[in-house]
Amino acid sequence: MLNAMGFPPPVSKDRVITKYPKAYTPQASLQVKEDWNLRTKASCQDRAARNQPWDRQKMSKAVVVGDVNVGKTCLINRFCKDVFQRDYKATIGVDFEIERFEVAGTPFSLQIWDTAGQEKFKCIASAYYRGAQVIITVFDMTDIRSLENTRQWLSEAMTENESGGNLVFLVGTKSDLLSVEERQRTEQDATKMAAEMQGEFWAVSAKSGENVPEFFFRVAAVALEDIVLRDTESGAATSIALANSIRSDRAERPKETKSTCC
Ligand SMILES: Nc1nc2c(ncn2[C@@H]2O[C@H](COP(=O)(O)OP(=O)(O)OP(=O)(O)O)[C@@H](O)[C@H]2O)c(=O)[nH]1
Repeated sequence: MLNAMGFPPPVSKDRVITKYPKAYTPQASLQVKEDWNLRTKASCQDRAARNQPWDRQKMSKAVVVGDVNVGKTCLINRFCKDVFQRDYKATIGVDFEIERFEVAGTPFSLQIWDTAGQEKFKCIASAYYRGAQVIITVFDMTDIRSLENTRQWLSEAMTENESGGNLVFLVGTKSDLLSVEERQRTEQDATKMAAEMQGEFWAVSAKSGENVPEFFFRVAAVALEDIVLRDTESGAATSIALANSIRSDRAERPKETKSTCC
């Protein structure tokens, strides 16, 4: 929604990301580092100086997939609306939310697409997988079959997208329902699955809110860095500050890896 001057509203205070968000566990993470890469910092500062927010041109699209009843809608609603619904209400087809963040003074938007887990709605939902930068595969930590099924969900979401181009997250929900021992066991299994998927594992609870904002902050940060990396690699870097940051970034990291970390 734009205001009377044609500008979007300011980003809410609780969506301002200053420190680089950490992974849930280094054993199953897309990248292990403590700070933003130099390119992201320079790119954001550059855009802030030119009053050119990321979200005017590029919005990151995240699709949330997984079995019926695993808690996809509750996860999204906990973050976007700070509510928790005890009663199950099936998602019919798809639904989406847009969350605006501020990174290093620059607004950045994330579209979060909630898809139906029910088989009968799958053909509607899968039509929306295309163009996803981020795939969030969700399972219920109290139901090991739903973890097994994430393989299939991921493969279906990936077939609609450029091969190898997605950032993959594996999210276990309902952590509030597990004993300490059960949680440890499930997390071990999920860590293995995340490695197989080349994704990042998170354990969350939409009921208690545990790790929910941390998870979405991490998604936004990793997605933005991925966009910066692609932009600068494709020659879209324009400012001297940004060009210099790429040079020093390369000097710091002599060997480029295939991961999203740059
Ligand atoms: N205890 C607990 N229950 C949860 C949690 N998340 C979801 N639930 C419950 O699990 C049920 C299913 O949640 P939904 O978010 O609707 O599931 P979904 O994956 O979106 O289901 P579909 O839309 O059919 O694909 C609801 O009854 C929720 O109250 C959680 O973190 N803890």
